Amino acid sequence: MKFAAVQMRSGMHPGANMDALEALVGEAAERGAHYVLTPEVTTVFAENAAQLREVAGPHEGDPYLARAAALAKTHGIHLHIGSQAVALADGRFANRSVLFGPDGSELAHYDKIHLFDAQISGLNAYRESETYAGGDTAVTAKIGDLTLGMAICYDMRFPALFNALAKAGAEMISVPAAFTVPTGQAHWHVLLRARAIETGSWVIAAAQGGTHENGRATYGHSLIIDPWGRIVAEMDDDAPGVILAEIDSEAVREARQRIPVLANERAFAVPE
Ligand SMILES: O=C(O)CNC(=O)[C@H](CS)NC(=O)CCC(=O)C(=O)O
Repeated sequence: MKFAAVQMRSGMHPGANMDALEALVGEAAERGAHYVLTPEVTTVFAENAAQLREVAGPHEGDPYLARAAALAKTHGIHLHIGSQAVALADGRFANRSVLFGPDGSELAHYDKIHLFDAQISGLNAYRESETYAGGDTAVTAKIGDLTLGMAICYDMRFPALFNALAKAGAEMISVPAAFTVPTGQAHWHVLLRARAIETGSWVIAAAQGGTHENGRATYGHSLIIDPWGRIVAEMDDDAPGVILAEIDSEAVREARQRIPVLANERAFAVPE
């Protein structure tokens, strides 16, 4: 099966982002994709919490998710919206990944567990937990015979989640992202390759890239990595576009047979 990641440069206005999404998903489908992953905050990359509140509503009845469902059906593909903010009852948002099947039905969703509260330099502080509530449940879903495990962006720094997904049967792990440029330059490839190697899983990472309408800059470099840690497809830089790769469970079996880390894992005591 052919899997695709689309790279986007989402702005603050959902209508324009959905138009860009439609064109990119159309291109991926034309090139034979059975599954398409989009980046974190595909539908709205907001300026701040106040602007987000104006455009992001609850999951139920959300018009952009409805448009994504229709797009999946039009092309007869699995369409995985890497993430979109959905309003929760307590006034916060979930940073939610939503998977649609080829008939337009919603198959699964995952709420980002690890929130990006980090000071990456003197001026550059992120407090995702001020606006978002973190999820508390790992999620897998079936894409044909393959099992997909879901992560979002900053989650990639937490190997325990990937280990748990692989042990729950995941053969491929989706990582939609809106990575910062300095942390992308320093960590993006090595973190994602490590997550593939240590779980013997495919990793598909769809990235936001470039300078966005909200003023943020993101790293781009969407990737598809095989279970041996080889990069099989990569976007050159930060421009919007599509990458594809043929993904199978045979490569997963082979990698896990050569290096059976999941089977060899042991429990151990730690000092108090
Ligand atoms: O807030 C939004 O609107 C969209 N969300 C994001 O951009 C998120 C949270 S700020 N970005 C990351 O998790 C980047 C992580 C990262 O760059 C790293 O781990 O180095």
